[in-house]
Amino acid sequence: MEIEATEIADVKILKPAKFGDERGFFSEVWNARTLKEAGLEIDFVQDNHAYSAAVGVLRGLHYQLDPKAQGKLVRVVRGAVLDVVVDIRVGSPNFGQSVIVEISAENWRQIWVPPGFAHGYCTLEPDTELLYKVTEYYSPEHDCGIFWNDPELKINWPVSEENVILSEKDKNLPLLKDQPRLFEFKETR
Ligand SMILES: Cc1cn([C@H]2C[C@H](O)[C@@H](COP(=O)(O)OP(=O)(O)O[C@H]3O[C@@H](C)C(=O)[C@@H](O)[C@H]3O)O2)c(=O)[nH]c1=O
Repeated sequence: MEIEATEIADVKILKPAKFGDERGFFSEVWNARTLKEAGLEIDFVQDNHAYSAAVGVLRGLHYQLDPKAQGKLVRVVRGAVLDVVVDIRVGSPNFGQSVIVEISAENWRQIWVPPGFAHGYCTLEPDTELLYKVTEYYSPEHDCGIFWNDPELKINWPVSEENVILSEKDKNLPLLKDQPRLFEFKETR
């Protein structure tokens, strides 16, 4: 498992080893001990699987508020996405900044989205499937989101307002500046 730093210290890119042979491949996609040794001691409680049929499906930017904030370990098993993680910890030196990374079945990267960050992605291929582990249960009362194309975030999405495919919920999300509550930056988070 390779673990790479990103522009924001708490966000990590993970690349599990993949052993190919004539039958196909084998890969340890999550190993608690390896991650603990890398400083990521994480307890997951739920596994999610999301399928998007078309190119240009954009989900996000989502987060759950405390005390139900979620860390997410995201990977792609079919297709490809542009994955976006936004620091929404008030007081963080990176507040409002994003880590943007392509993750795909081909590159076998994973992204660690810590609690305190909003997460979204846009599909780059049809029939894309994401699997992700989360550290807190789904809680609709704590579920929040930021409008994907908020100009303050300056995210260079691979789609425009004309061709993006959004859920009804995601079409109407407020901007970052209009979020009623966010997170507080703590050095140890
Ligand atoms: C996220 C979630 C949704 N649901 C249900 C609610 C709803 O009826 C249906 C679809 O939910 P959504 O439209 O919120 O799904 P989606 O837009 O895919 O939401 C996801 O987006 C990405 C970017 C994330 O980071 C995730 O944490 C999650 O917020 O699934 C659950 O039962 N459990 C869950 O954990």
